[in-house]
Amino acid sequence: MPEQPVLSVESVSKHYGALCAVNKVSFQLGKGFHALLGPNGAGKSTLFQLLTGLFAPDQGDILLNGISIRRDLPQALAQMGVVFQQPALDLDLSVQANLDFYARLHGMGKADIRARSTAELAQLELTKAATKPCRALSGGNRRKVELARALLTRPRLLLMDEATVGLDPASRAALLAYVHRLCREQGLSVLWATHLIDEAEQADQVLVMHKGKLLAQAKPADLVEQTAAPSLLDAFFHLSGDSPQGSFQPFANL
Ligand SMILES: Nc1ncnc2c1ncn2[C@@H]1O[C@H](COP(=O)(O)OP(=O)(O)OP(=O)(O)O)[C@@H](O)[C@H]1O
Repeated sequence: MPEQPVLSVESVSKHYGALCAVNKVSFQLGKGFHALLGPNGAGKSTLFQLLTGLFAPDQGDILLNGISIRRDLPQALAQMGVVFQQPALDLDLSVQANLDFYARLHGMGKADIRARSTAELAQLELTKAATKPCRALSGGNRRKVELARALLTRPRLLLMDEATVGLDPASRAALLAYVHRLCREQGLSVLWATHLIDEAEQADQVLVMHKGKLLAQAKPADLVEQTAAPSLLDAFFHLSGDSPQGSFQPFANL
């Protein structure tokens, strides 16, 4: 029997007034690293807001491990960890206090919180930072704390919305490598929104989003082959009909 998808998005739409920000988008994700690639305004953040239940879709449904967000939002969200585009730590609280607060919100007990946060902080080489206020951490380490927090509940699906924006190249590479490792070693399913082509090139699958529509979902190499393009960037331009002079300026290693 085929494995049930971790995430199933079924013809989901969302309008802001007359603007259709997400237009009848459907896809399924299994385990592995999936890059959601699209320029500014493609609808990536709006799609994340739908996946996380912040907005209800105008139409369609979203299932996490078969659980519909329309029928049972809390149970569906319990399968998910999220790192939003905007940093969301209390900078005056310590790293540990930020993790404790989140874990308590999710109903975790004291011993479980201690064990899980110790393990996640150690994996991310943040053990020594546990008692420091988040304000004292570098941007890269703050993002790692957000990742540790998202992983506390052992989610099956991890959503990361432009998580490397503002990070220096070394911090960006380290965060990306760590999330790839989680996919390989723990069978996690990751949806990683980005407008950076080099991040998409490393993904198991790329989902190409443009003007609210999902244009393709395939391995990076297959997208290149299917469009007979010389690179993934050219494959994107081929699929979207955009020109390289357009608004999408994805640069590698900036
Ligand atoms: N709250 C809102 N009210 C009205 N329009 C919105 C709102 N949020 C987003 N939009 C519009 O919806 C479209 C999709 O925006 P969205 O932020 O989802 O795209 P994105 O791919 O995440 O872009 P970015 O990379 O810039 O974050 C854009 O045209 C945007 O201006």
